[in-house]
Amino acid sequence: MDSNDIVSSSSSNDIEAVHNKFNNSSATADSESDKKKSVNNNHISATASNSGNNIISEILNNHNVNSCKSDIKTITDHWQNGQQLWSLSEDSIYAKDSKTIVTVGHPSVNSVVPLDLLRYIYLPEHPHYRLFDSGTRTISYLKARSFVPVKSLSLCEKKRILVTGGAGFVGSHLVDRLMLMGHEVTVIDNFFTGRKNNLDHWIGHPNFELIRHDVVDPYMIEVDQIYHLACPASPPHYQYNPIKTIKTSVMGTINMLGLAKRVKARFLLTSTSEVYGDPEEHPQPETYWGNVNPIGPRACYDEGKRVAETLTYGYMQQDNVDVRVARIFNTFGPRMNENDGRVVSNFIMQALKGENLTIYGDGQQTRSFQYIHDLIDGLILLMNNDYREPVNLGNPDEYTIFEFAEFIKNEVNPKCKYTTLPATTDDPKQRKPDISRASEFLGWSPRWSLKQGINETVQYFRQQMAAGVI
Ligand SMILES: O=C(O)[C@H]1O[C@H](OP(=O)(O)OP(=O)(O)OC[C@H]2O[C@@H](n3ccc(=O)[nH]c3=O)[C@H](O)[C@@H]2O)[C@H](O)[C@@H](O)[C@@H]1O
Repeated sequence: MDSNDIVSSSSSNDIEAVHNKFNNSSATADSESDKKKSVNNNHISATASNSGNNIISEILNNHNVNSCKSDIKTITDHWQNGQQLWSLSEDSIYAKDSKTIVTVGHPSVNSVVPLDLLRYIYLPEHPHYRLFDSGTRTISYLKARSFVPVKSLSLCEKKRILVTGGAGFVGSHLVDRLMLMGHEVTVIDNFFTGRKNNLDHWIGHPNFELIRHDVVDPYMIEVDQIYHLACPASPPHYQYNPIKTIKTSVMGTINMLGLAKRVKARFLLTSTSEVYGDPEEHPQPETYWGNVNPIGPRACYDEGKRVAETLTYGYMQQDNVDVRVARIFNTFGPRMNENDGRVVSNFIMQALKGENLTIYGDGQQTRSFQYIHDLIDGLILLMNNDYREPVNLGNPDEYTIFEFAEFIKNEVNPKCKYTTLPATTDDPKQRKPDISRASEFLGWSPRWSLKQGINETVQYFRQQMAAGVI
């Protein structure tokens, strides 16, 4: 069934009528939008090469179902013809100095995509044509959607890519980027912490497949690359069922390495800064062996990932599997679970609800927070680079948890107060990545400031609250 079938069906007309009743500006919106659209189209032909970011933004903001196909065709034509719809000047890209970020990705691995296109996916004005009725607590799926444009690659450029844990926070952003780059992406996820909603904008796309599967059991598929992310990552989640966490890391990684060996795929393990435990060396270079309590409450995750790394290099040495290992430091952004338990989502949700921010311990422990797009840039660069040793991916800007609480309070809700709770067992006292390797071998360094990333994340949580999703 294609989108036309769905749009013309009587039941979707009924739903549309319900939608129009709820959204009394619908008719005007269409004609207004048509007007704006014709203005936009003129604007495109006049200024496509230098103000494309605004154009995409206007198109997507004024986007409705009727104008969708022609709008998307316009963007696609420009993209495929190699015309820039956005500026690629150094000035507008490098943005930790508070300049505007227009694109994410790196030209060296063809991963550059306009930020507005990604924003359209994760910060939609009308979330994917879902209509939430707070009175009856029902959701109507109004119409089949068109898909945002993806790159058109030749058969030899197009890769078949498996992403395990692709419905999770990090996984779904990786999938967005790989899809926009034009690859064929298969996701396997057991939906323990991942959510279908994170990927519903790709369901039905010819380049995309979503499969419910637990990596603890073997899986067979012909692919060129495997990004192995599957594992709960927030302390409350991974400690909820520690044996399952270890099985996921150990058996899941064996299964995926076995698959990589059989089909000769390149394999990337997403490891973690937690392999350094409560570090005695600061900042942490990849050569540091770590300080992990093997029987503490965090061990199921820390030791699980350490074994996963050992397995990865075992398969490389013994079976010649082509491997990459990323050690990911604290990452945040849209699509974190609101009840994830990690400090970023906890503080933002508490501030939005006007609750006290919960500080565990004395708040003097430090973390270095990285925005999701920087991490995705790094993962794709690493996968497509020849470097095989572990690589830290994190933002070296370090904050005490108390400083971070102050920051969230100032940004989100200055009326917030704090509640101090006992420190968690074995909580690392300090954490900051040494990113010399990533910089030297991948040409990677983070571009997003904490402020820019937090602004987008807050916007996401606000939208989710307004849409009744959380
Ligand atoms: O965010 C991540 O990427 C990392 O999150 C966790 O590592 P952790 O640093 O303990 O992350 P959080 O749970 O966000 O805690 C950070 C600090 O904030 C504190 N915290 C947390 C939550 C809260 O409400 N209040 C609070 O003070 C914690 O005690 C800890 O000191 C995971 O174990 C890592 O695998 C993962 O890479």
